[in-house]
Amino acid sequence: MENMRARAAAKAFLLNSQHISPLTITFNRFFAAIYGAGLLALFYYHITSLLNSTSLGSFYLSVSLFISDAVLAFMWATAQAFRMNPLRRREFPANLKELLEKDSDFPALDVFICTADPYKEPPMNVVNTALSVMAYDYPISKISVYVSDDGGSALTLFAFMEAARFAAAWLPFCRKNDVVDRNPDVFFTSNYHLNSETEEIKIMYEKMKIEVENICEKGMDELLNVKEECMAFNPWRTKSFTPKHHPAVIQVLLESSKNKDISGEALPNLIYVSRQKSLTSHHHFKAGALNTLLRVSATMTNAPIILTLDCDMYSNDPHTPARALCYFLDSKLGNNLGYVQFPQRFSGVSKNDIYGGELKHVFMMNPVGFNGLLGTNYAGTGTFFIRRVFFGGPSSFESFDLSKHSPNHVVERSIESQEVLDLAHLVASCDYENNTEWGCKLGFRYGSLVEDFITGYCLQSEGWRSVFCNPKRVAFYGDVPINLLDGLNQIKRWSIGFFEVAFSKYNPITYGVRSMGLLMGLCYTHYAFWLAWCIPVTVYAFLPQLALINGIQIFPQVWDAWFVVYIFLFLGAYGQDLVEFIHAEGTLKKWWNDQRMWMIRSVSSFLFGCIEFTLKSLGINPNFGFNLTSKAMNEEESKRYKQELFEFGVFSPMFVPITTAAIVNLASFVCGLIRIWKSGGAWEHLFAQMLVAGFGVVNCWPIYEAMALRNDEGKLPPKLTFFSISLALLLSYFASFFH
Ligand SMILES: O=c1ccn([C@@H]2O[C@H](COP(=O)(O)OP(=O)(O)O[C@H]3O[C@H](CO)[C@@H](O)[C@H](O)[C@H]3O)[C@@H](O)[C@H]2O)c(=O)[nH]1
Ligand SMILES: [Mn+2]
Repeated sequence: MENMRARAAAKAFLLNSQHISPLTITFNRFFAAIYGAGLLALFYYHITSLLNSTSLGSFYLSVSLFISDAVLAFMWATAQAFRMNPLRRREFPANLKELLEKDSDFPALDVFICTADPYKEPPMNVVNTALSVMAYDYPISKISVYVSDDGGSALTLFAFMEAARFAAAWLPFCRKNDVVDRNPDVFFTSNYHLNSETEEIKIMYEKMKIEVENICEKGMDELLNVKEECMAFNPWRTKSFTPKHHPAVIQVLLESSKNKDISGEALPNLIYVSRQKSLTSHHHFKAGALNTLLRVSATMTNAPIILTLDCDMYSNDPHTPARALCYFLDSKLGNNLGYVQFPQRFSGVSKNDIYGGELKHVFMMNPVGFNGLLGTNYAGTGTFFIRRVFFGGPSSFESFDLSKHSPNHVVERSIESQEVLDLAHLVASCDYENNTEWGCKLGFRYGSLVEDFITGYCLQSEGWRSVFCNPKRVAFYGDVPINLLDGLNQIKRWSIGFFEVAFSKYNPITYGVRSMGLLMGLCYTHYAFWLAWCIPVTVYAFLPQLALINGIQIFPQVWDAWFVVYIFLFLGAYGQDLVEFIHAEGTLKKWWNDQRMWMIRSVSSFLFGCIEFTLKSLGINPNFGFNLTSKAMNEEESKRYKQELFEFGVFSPMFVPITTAAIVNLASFVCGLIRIWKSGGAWEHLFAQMLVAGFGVVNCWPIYEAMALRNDEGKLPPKLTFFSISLALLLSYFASFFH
């Protein structure tokens, strides 16, 4: 690749460009200065009220408000790092043609697809993801797709055996007809041109789909019966084989040099890998799976470029690898460019995205901020890596155990030869990593539930740079959780993972700032302390309201100058966020839902994340794990999701703070009205609290609906409503002691 870079430099091919908006940057910095001054004023106010508190009750109140605002200010300050230097990039894949003239000029590409459970991640979806990348517009014999099956399921293997056969027809079909949607499922549900050829291939696809889904429904025993003569399933025939305890299973399903498609052209390599599992060793979840793939692929193809994908993230644009090459082959970005990150975008999001599943801040807005610094974080999927990044910093190569895995090693043997397969099995075994640097200096990093976050962070600390690539045509689409609890659990897992990094030796405030500079350090700090948001949001969800119920004034009254400071800080933060959100292809309604979900997550995901993290640190309940997000669809649930109804349905502790807050806010708003009415219209001193409670009530509308107005399966279980009402009563009873 280095010689390609030199050639690109010599001929001055324009492969990409950078765009900054001086106006935005100036505004952001200016606004940050004013807002910062507002915060200073607020803390002056807090300190004076602390010093002037007359009773223990008012002291506690002031301390709580002070701490909450301090956390909000901290999160605000760290978030400013994203606003100092936003940068957008564009790439020009058309110019690659002049640089890469022959197929052999293209670097090889190894694609890693992870799946972990055939029931939560239906094999047919995984197959569609794989087909969408196998059909990339790229020299086919340069592509190898490795599927990691942590579910150790013969059902997934079976689905891929079928997919390998279907690929022989699908790939030439896409090429010949210049199909853009190369995920077959998406293609056949789109408005495609109907003719005899499309009819024929659709029948093939449907046949495969029915067969795979049938077998998945009937289960493993049926599969082993039906495929009695098939050797590939032999490992599953031993009694001791379970998803959590089994030998490594590696099957080459397609070998490029041997298998041809129906038009006689080569097919990509397709390899199924289920690493060895044992009940006694730690597997490090997805990071462990990816490291296995790094090694297995090194024994087979050892491509210099690697694409990591989650099983639900299909490719939506066959030219995506070319876009990544526009950066990797750029001599200016040079040898330090470690990875190119595409945004996670989602298909099947409800019209106004009720659960804020698009996570625009995480996947669209913040990466632009990172982009103007040293590059964006690694988001786990939709990422093209240079293989070399997994073996030490740009100028500190970690030489290691087997020279056969070195990123420079050239594989000469057939991937199906016994020698290669033996080595592949060896490196996929449980014990292989014992006493090695895998997971700390080599490969994807261990030690956090968000392996993507810690890996990208460590790579950047070592000196690798990255690029955020966000083309007009969306490059990858994934699934969003369509169920509230799934969504909350996912964010809880992430926030715990981030916090693990905050409490490790890699704390971004110390280690991060030292190795990458202040702004990069602050960006990573912002994520690392994500769950700190539970403090201010929980306080603001209950405290002003409980005070209001008891007639205690806690904010300045309307005509007070300090009230203006409060209003400025509130509207300033919300207004700026709204503008940025809309700018990131958002709408007003989506933004509204997004801010609501931020509050909901704070009192559930982050709060429980905090509790679980503490319990774990104390040694109680130490084994929280990677709770897989379900991608399987329940028809009734999907219907309600499309109608944008909040899905409760079950009694989960996660829902308790949300519903209790909803009740307290409504009750306090009503109490406030009564108080004002009783006092003959004296509203000024309680106005700010009425505003907070009113804002809470408006935000909680879907919760009241789920409590009282709905009758479907997704409504709030009455038990939960009663529980929350009792809790709310208890809270206001305790609050009355502070009077
Ligand atoms: O033990 C495991 C657990 C998970 N996975 C795979 O990891 C991926 C992500 O899992 P998912 O349940 O979809 O988690 P999400 O929260 O949706 O994923 C986000 O967050 C993860 C970190 O928590 C990142 O790895 C992902 O790339 C990112 O999309 C899926 O393909 C799984 O099959 C494994 O391979 N082995
Ligand atoms: Mn996912």
